[in-house]
Amino acid sequence: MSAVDVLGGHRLVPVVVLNDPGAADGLGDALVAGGLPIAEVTFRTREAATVLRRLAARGDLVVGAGTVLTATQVDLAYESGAKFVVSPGLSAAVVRRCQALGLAVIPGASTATEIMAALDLGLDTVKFFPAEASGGLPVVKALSAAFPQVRFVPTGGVTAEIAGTYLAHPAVTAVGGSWMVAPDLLAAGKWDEVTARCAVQGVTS
Ligand SMILES: O=C(O)C(=O)C[C@H](O)[C@H](O)COP(=O)(O)O
Repeated sequence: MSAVDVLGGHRLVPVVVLNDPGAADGLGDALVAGGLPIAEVTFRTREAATVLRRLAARGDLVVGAGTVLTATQVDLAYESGAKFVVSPGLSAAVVRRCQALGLAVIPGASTATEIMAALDLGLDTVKFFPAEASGGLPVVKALSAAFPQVRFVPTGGVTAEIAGTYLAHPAVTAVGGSWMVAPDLLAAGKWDEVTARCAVQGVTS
């Protein structure tokens, strides 16, 4: 499935950093209640694969793996129920492993050269990362002028306040961010606040 298809029209991708599988149900309920049943679970914590597995097993969320750096992690993501894989940069080994498994993959790219490498691998959607630090929307505009066939998922430093300005650009499929699933909210079990931050966007679909 293509990356755009797997995102299912959701225009925000909550980027989750969670080491507590016991919080997965609360998180899943909060995202569903907020009308944003999608999550990118970053492989940056020891228990990330278990968190991903619990969220995916619910069946009411599209769950992917983030910060995937190796083909071995792609296998772990696949076995855990991930439907998509996101990387901070472009690794041909990661992309090829995803393609072999039929997993949608969104590699990071912030330069024309990286986008050309993604195109060479048969991809048309990249994570523009780190979005704000790389120059933000003006860079998306410049890159999409050269690559009209490419779709972007800007992630990194994006806030609720500026997400809409990215999403207004036709080359932007979705934006990724952690503000609706901020680690302090997850640690404190503030599920109503997670739901509120999802629901308030008005840009979720
Ligand atoms: O590790 C990865 O692959 C990532 O996706 C890093 C993300 O860009 C940030 O976790 C997004 O977080 P914020 O910048 O707080 O919205």
